[in-house]
Amino acid sequence: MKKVGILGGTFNPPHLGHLIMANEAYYSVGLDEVRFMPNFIAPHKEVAGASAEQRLTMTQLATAGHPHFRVEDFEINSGGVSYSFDTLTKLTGQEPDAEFFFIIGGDMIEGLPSWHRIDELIKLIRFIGVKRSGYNIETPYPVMMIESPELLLSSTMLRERAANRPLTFLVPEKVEAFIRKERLYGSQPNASSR
Ligand SMILES: Nc1ncnc2c1ncn2[C@@H]1O[C@H](COP(=O)(O)OP(=O)(O)OP(=O)(O)O)[C@@H](O)[C@H]1O
Ligand SMILES: O=C(O)c1ccc[n+]([C@@H]2O[C@H](COP(=O)([O-])O)[C@@H](O)[C@H]2O)c1
Repeated sequence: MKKVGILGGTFNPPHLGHLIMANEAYYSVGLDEVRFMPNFIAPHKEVAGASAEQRLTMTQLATAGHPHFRVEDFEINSGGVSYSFDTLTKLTGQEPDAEFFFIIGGDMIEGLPSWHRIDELIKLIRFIGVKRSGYNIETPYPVMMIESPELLLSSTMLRERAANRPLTFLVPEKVEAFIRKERLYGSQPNASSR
């Protein structure tokens, strides 16, 4: 049975932390592929600074050239609030021969009880949790925990840096070029060159 990992996120912007965790899940669990899936409207947070289309493009740029990574545009195309239960109901229905794994960072585990229809979601997919220092990973839900090299990096930090510091080594080069070309997050076209 094909093993499909889904890394759902806002990807505002995608960064090296996302690529590292996806890669560790791929190898640790023996997945056949990992699909990066940007949400349209994030269920639990405000999203500003880039459009859904721009977040999708950045996710494509970040994963390009890695044959075991793909982009799943299902939630962007569906619109509305991107509840994982609704999405995974559709994806598992469309691909009955695949086994789905939903990859989450250790920081999200504590919040799982408030996810939409979580008791049904855990019957559709298996959660892979990527350990992160400082976060409580105790949960009543079944989460397969994996180790990963850690990067203290978040999209929030990158949005805050973009106006006056380079994003070099923190996001893939093509993602930084796109951010500057589109002047996302208050950035300037050539701020990364000195
Ligand atoms: N540095 C990181 N290490 C491990 N997991 C991460 C890291 N950054 C994000 N994640 C995980 O990646 C998934 C998608 O995250 P998301 O796209 O919202 O990025 P984020 O950096 O957490 O964003 P923001 O700062 O805007 O909240 C989530 O499961 C999150 O826990
Ligand atoms: O379905 C839910 O209730 C739910 C609640 C919080 C987060 N999620 C999903 O978890 C993934 C990571 O969330 P975020 O907020 O870090 O982008 C993303 O795919 C979200 O749609 C899903």
